[in-house]
Amino acid sequence: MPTAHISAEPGDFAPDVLLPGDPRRAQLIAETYLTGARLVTDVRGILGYTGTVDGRPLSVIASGMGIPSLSIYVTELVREYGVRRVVRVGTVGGIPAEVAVGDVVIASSAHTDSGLRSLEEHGIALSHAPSPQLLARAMSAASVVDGQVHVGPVFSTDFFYSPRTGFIEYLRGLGTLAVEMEAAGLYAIGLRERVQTLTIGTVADHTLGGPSMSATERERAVGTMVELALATLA
Ligand SMILES: O=P(O)(O)O[C@H]1O[C@H](CO)[C@@H](O)[C@H]1O
Ligand SMILES: O=c1cc[nH]c(=O)[nH]1
Repeated sequence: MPTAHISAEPGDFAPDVLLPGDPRRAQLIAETYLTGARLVTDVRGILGYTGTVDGRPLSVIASGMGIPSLSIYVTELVREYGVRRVVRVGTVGGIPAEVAVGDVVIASSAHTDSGLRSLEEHGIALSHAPSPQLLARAMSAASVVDGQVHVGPVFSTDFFYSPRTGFIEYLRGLGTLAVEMEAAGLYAIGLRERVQTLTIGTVADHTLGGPSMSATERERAVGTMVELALATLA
Protein backbone atom coordinates (compact mmCIF):
# COMPACT_ATOMS: atom_id res chain seq x y z
CA MET A 1 0.00 0.00 0.00
CA PRO A 2 1.34 3.44 -0.77
CA THR A 3 2.10 5.51 2.34
CA ALA A 4 1.51 9.19 3.07
CA HIS A 5 4.93 9.96 1.62
CA ILE A 6 5.75 7.16 -0.86
CA SER A 7 3.45 6.28 -3.78
CA ALA A 8 5.18 2.96 -4.66
CA GLU A 9 3.34 -0.36 -4.50
CA PRO A 10 4.53 -3.28 -2.32
CA GLY A 11 7.47 -4.97 -4.05
CA ASP A 12 8.50 -1.80 -5.88
CA PHE A 13 11.60 -1.32 -3.69
CA ALA A 14 14.60 -3.64 -3.59
CA PRO A 15 15.84 -4.78 -0.13
CA ASP A 16 18.98 -2.67 -0.76
CA VAL A 17 18.65 1.11 -1.04
CA LEU A 18 21.04 3.98 -1.78
CA LEU A 19 19.90 7.15 -0.01
CA PRO A 20 21.17 10.57 -1.13
CA GLY A 21 19.64 13.67 0.41
CA ASP A 22 19.05 15.36 -2.93
CA PRO A 23 16.30 14.08 -5.29
CA ARG A 24 18.30 15.13 -8.35
CA ARG A 25 21.28 13.15 -7.09
CA ALA A 26 18.91 10.16 -6.76
CA GLN A 27 17.90 10.63 -10.40
CA LEU A 28 21.53 10.96 -11.52
CA ILE A 29 22.54 7.81 -9.63
CA ALA A 30 19.59 5.89 -11.10
CA GLU A 31 20.37 7.04 -14.65
CA THR A 32 24.12 6.40 -14.31
CA TYR A 33 24.33 3.18 -12.34
CA LEU A 34 21.02 1.27 -12.54
CA THR A 35 20.02 -0.96 -15.44
CA GLY A 36 16.32 -0.71 -16.30
CA ALA A 37 15.71 2.06 -13.75
CA ARG A 38 12.03 2.90 -13.28
CA LEU A 39 10.56 5.70 -11.20
CA VAL A 40 8.57 4.13 -8.33
CA THR A 41 7.67 7.24 -6.33
CA ASP A 42 7.79 11.01 -6.72
CA VAL A 43 5.60 12.29 -3.86
CA ARG A 44 6.74 15.81 -2.83
CA GLY A 45 9.47 15.61 -5.47
CA ILE A 46 11.29 12.92 -3.46
CA LEU A 47 12.29 10.71 -6.38
CA GLY A 48 12.73 6.94 -5.94
CA TYR A 49 13.90 4.46 -8.58
CA THR A 50 14.40 0.70 -8.78
CA GLY A 51 16.57 -1.19 -11.24
CA THR A 52 19.45 -3.63 -11.14
CA VAL A 53 23.23 -3.48 -10.76
CA ASP A 54 25.06 -6.55 -12.10
CA GLY A 55 21.72 -8.36 -12.10
CA ARG A 56 21.01 -7.54 -8.43
CA PRO A 57 17.93 -5.42 -7.58
CA LEU A 58 18.78 -2.01 -6.13
CA SER A 59 16.73 1.09 -5.33
CA VAL A 60 17.73 4.70 -4.87
CA ILE A 61 15.53 7.31 -3.19
CA ALA A 62 16.19 10.75 -1.74
CA SER A 63 15.87 11.32 2.01
CA GLY A 64 15.45 15.09 1.87
CA MET A 65 17.54 17.16 4.28
CA GLY A 66 17.85 16.52 8.01
CA ILE A 67 16.97 13.71 10.40
CA PRO A 68 13.20 14.42 10.56
CA SER A 69 12.86 14.02 6.78
CA LEU A 70 15.19 11.01 6.56
CA SER A 71 13.39 9.26 9.42
CA ILE A 72 10.06 9.41 7.58
CA TYR A 73 11.43 7.77 4.43
CA VAL A 74 13.65 5.17 6.09
CA THR A 75 10.94 4.10 8.57
CA GLU A 76 8.37 3.68 5.78
CA LEU A 77 10.88 1.89 3.51
CA VAL A 78 11.68 -0.60 6.26
CA ARG A 79 8.20 -1.14 7.69
CA GLU A 80 6.10 -0.99 4.50
CA TYR A 81 8.48 -2.01 1.70
CA GLY A 82 10.77 -4.59 3.31
CA VAL A 83 14.00 -2.62 2.86
CA ARG A 84 16.86 -4.23 4.83
CA ARG A 85 20.10 -2.40 3.93
CA VAL A 86 20.34 1.37 3.54
CA VAL A 87 23.49 3.22 2.51
CA ARG A 88 23.30 7.01 2.69
CA VAL A 89 25.38 8.68 -0.04
CA GLY A 90 25.52 12.33 0.99
CA THR A 91 27.62 15.46 0.94
CA VAL A 92 29.52 16.53 4.07
CA GLY A 93 31.69 19.38 5.32
CA GLY A 94 35.31 18.46 6.14
CA ILE A 95 36.52 19.20 9.69
CA PRO A 96 40.29 18.43 9.95
CA ALA A 97 42.75 19.78 7.36
CA GLU A 98 43.59 16.29 6.07
CA VAL A 99 39.98 15.70 4.94
CA ALA A 100 39.88 17.66 1.66
CA VAL A 101 37.06 18.72 -0.64
CA GLY A 102 36.42 15.81 -3.03
CA ASP A 103 37.57 13.16 -0.52
CA VAL A 104 35.16 10.50 0.75
CA VAL A 105 34.30 9.81 4.40
CA ILE A 106 32.86 6.57 5.80
CA ALA A 107 30.99 7.43 9.01
CA SER A 108 32.01 4.82 11.59
CA SER A 109 29.89 6.66 14.18
CA ALA A 110 27.83 9.86 14.41
CA HIS A 111 27.77 12.40 17.24
CA THR A 112 24.60 14.49 17.23
CA ASP A 113 22.77 17.50 18.64
CA SER A 114 19.52 16.16 17.17
CA GLY A 115 16.20 15.94 18.95
CA LEU A 116 16.41 12.16 18.49
CA ARG A 117 18.34 12.14 21.79
CA SER A 118 14.99 12.81 23.51
CA LEU A 119 14.03 9.20 22.69
CA GLU A 120 16.77 7.79 24.91
CA GLU A 121 15.58 5.76 27.89
CA HIS A 122 16.94 4.78 31.32
CA GLY A 123 19.51 7.60 31.19
CA ILE A 124 21.45 5.70 28.52
CA ALA A 125 23.12 7.71 25.72
CA LEU A 126 22.89 5.35 22.74
CA SER A 127 25.78 5.12 20.31
CA HIS A 128 24.93 6.00 16.73
CA ALA A 129 26.90 3.59 14.61
CA PRO A 130 26.53 1.74 11.31
CA SER A 131 26.04 -2.00 11.14
CA PRO A 132 29.41 -3.71 11.56
CA GLN A 133 28.75 -5.81 8.45
CA LEU A 134 28.37 -2.81 6.13
CA LEU A 135 31.19 -0.88 7.80
CA ALA A 136 33.59 -3.81 7.35
CA ARG A 137 32.56 -4.28 3.71
CA ALA A 138 32.99 -0.57 2.96
CA MET A 139 36.41 -0.48 4.61
CA SER A 140 37.56 -3.45 2.50
CA ALA A 141 36.15 -1.86 -0.66
CA ALA A 142 37.89 1.47 0.09
CA SER A 143 41.20 0.15 -1.25
CA VAL A 144 39.76 -0.66 -4.69
CA VAL A 145 38.06 2.68 -5.52
CA ASP A 146 39.81 5.74 -6.90
CA GLY A 147 40.12 8.65 -4.49
CA GLN A 148 41.01 9.35 -0.86
CA VAL A 149 38.73 7.58 1.64
CA HIS A 150 38.73 8.37 5.39
CA VAL A 151 37.00 6.36 8.13
CA GLY A 152 35.87 7.89 11.41
CA PRO A 153 33.20 9.77 13.36
CA VAL A 154 30.99 12.46 11.83
CA PHE A 155 28.73 15.06 13.44
CA SER A 156 25.04 14.96 12.45
CA THR A 157 23.50 18.33 13.22
CA ASP A 158 20.01 19.78 13.08
CA PHE A 159 21.54 23.18 12.26
CA PHE A 160 23.16 23.86 8.89
CA TYR A 161 23.39 27.46 10.12
CA SER A 162 24.21 27.08 13.81
CA PRO A 163 24.04 30.06 16.17
CA ARG A 164 26.61 28.32 18.42
CA THR A 165 30.36 28.90 18.20
CA GLY A 166 33.38 26.86 19.20
CA PHE A 167 31.80 23.44 18.71
CA ILE A 168 33.66 22.62 15.48
CA GLU A 169 37.02 23.08 17.23
CA TYR A 170 35.73 20.83 20.03
CA LEU A 171 34.68 18.17 17.50
CA ARG A 172 37.99 18.51 15.61
CA GLY A 173 39.80 17.84 18.89
CA LEU A 174 37.79 14.61 19.22
CA GLY A 175 38.91 13.41 15.78
CA THR A 176 35.59 14.06 14.08
CA LEU A 177 36.03 13.97 10.29
CA ALA A 178 33.00 15.79 8.90
CA VAL A 179 29.67 17.48 9.56
CA GLU A 180 26.38 16.55 7.89
CA MET A 181 22.73 16.25 8.89
CA GLU A 182 21.45 12.66 8.73
CA ALA A 183 23.84 9.83 9.70
CA ALA A 184 22.91 9.67 13.40
CA GLY A 185 19.21 9.43 12.53
CA LEU A 186 19.85 6.67 10.01
CA TYR A 187 21.94 4.74 12.54
CA ALA A 188 19.29 5.16 15.26
CA ILE A 189 16.63 3.71 12.95
CA GLY A 190 18.97 0.85 12.02
CA LEU A 191 19.29 0.05 15.70
CA ARG A 192 15.58 0.18 16.48
CA GLU A 193 14.32 -1.51 13.28
CA ARG A 194 17.14 -4.09 13.16
CA VAL A 195 18.25 -3.24 9.63
CA GLN A 196 21.74 -2.59 8.28
CA THR A 197 22.79 1.02 7.71
CA LEU A 198 25.87 2.97 6.67
CA THR A 199 26.71 6.56 5.72
CA ILE A 200 29.27 7.50 3.09
CA GLY A 201 29.86 11.19 2.30
CA THR A 202 31.66 13.21 -0.33
CA VAL A 203 33.35 16.30 1.13
CA ALA A 204 31.66 19.27 -0.58
CA ASP A 205 33.05 22.11 1.55
CA HIS A 206 35.32 22.64 4.54
CA THR A 207 34.87 24.11 8.01
CA LEU A 208 38.38 25.63 7.67
CA GLY A 209 37.24 27.57 4.57
CA GLY A 210 38.68 27.39 1.06
CA PRO A 211 36.99 26.26 -2.13
CA SER A 212 33.61 24.53 -1.94
CA MET A 213 31.40 22.75 -4.45
CA SER A 214 28.59 24.58 -6.25
CA ALA A 215 24.99 23.32 -6.03
CA THR A 216 25.44 21.49 -9.35
CA GLU A 217 28.73 19.94 -8.24
CA ARG A 218 27.04 18.74 -5.02
CA GLU A 219 24.29 17.15 -7.11
CA ARG A 220 26.87 15.40 -9.28
CA ALA A 221 29.52 14.56 -6.66
CA VAL A 222 28.81 10.88 -6.64
CA GLY A 223 31.54 8.86 -8.43
CA THR A 224 33.82 7.40 -5.74
CA MET A 225 31.10 7.48 -3.10
CA VAL A 226 28.57 5.50 -5.18
CA GLU A 227 31.20 3.03 -6.40
CA LEU A 228 32.12 2.42 -2.76
CA ALA A 229 28.45 2.02 -1.80
CA LEU A 230 27.83 -0.43 -4.66
CA ALA A 231 30.90 -2.48 -3.71
CA THR A 232 29.67 -2.49 -0.10
CA LEU A 233 26.26 -3.86 -1.09
CA ALA A 234 27.58 -6.33 -3.74
O1 LIG B 1 23.90 16.23 0.16
P1 LIG B 1 23.01 15.67 1.22
O2 LIG B 1 22.91 14.18 1.12
O3 LIG B 1 21.63 16.31 1.22
O4 LIG B 1 23.71 15.97 2.65
C1 LIG B 1 24.08 17.24 3.15
O5 LIG B 1 23.59 18.33 2.40
C2 LIG B 1 22.47 18.95 3.06
C3 LIG B 1 22.84 20.36 3.47
O6 LIG B 1 23.28 21.09 2.38
C4 LIG B 1 22.17 18.07 4.27
O7 LIG B 1 21.20 17.13 3.92
C5 LIG B 1 23.53 17.48 4.54
O8 LIG B 1 23.54 16.31 5.32
O1 LIG C 1 25.46 19.43 6.35
C1 LIG C 1 26.45 19.87 5.78
C2 LIG C 1 26.88 19.42 4.52
C3 LIG C 1 28.00 19.96 3.95
N1 LIG C 1 28.67 20.92 4.62
C4 LIG C 1 28.27 21.35 5.84
O2 LIG C 1 28.90 22.24 6.43
N2 LIG C 1 27.17 20.82 6.39
